[in-house]
Amino acid sequence: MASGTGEVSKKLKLYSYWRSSCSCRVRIALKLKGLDYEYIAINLLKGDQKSPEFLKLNPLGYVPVLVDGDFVVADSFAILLYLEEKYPQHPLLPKDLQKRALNYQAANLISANIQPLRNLLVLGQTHIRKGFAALEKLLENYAGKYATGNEVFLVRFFPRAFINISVYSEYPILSRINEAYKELRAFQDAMPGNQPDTPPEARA
Ligand SMILES: N[C@@H](CCC(=O)N[C@@H](CS)C(=O)NCC(=O)O)C(=O)O
Repeated sequence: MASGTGEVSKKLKLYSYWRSSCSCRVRIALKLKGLDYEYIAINLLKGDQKSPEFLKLNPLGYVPVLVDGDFVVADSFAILLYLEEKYPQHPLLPKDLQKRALNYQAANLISANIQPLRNLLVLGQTHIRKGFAALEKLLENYAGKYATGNEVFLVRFFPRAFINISVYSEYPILSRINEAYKELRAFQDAMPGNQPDTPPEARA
């Protein structure tokens, strides 16, 4: 992990797993902001996240982790806000305070109330449905082409590929805006099928 020369690399490093939706969020932001980064694959199936080296970066043992010089930040939401403040190009947050709050609320709903439950079976599905229903309702008065209007901001939910259950079609707004996001190059580049560690059989 260390360069061994004592020099701190200037290039951003992202510890990521191709299928991880949390990593994908950060990959999208890096692409939208046009930031070049080194992709460091953490194979969650092989348990790379539990290695002592990785646990030094994130004691929780989760991807994504961003390393900027000698600064380390974990958790996709924290990383997105860090990138937003450091690299203002292509803002991930609207200027309007209320729309910013809406983006915080929807992004947190996804990362706290939907994503952690995704891998559980029946119980998870009930809560995910609840989360999607709340998100659909929340965006009702704000959605334009994208989640909170006609510009691309922080809020982005899972593409179909990330969901184990076929709930998407129950939510017309979520389905419609998902199609719009899918047209964007930054989103396509960040998808699981296009990562350096994507196995050949899963390549887009
Ligand atoms: N709140 C965290 C959650 C991170 C998270 O759940 N990461 C998953 C992949 S999406 C992970 O690394 N899981 C490894 C494991 O469960 O061992 C974030 O948004 O970054």
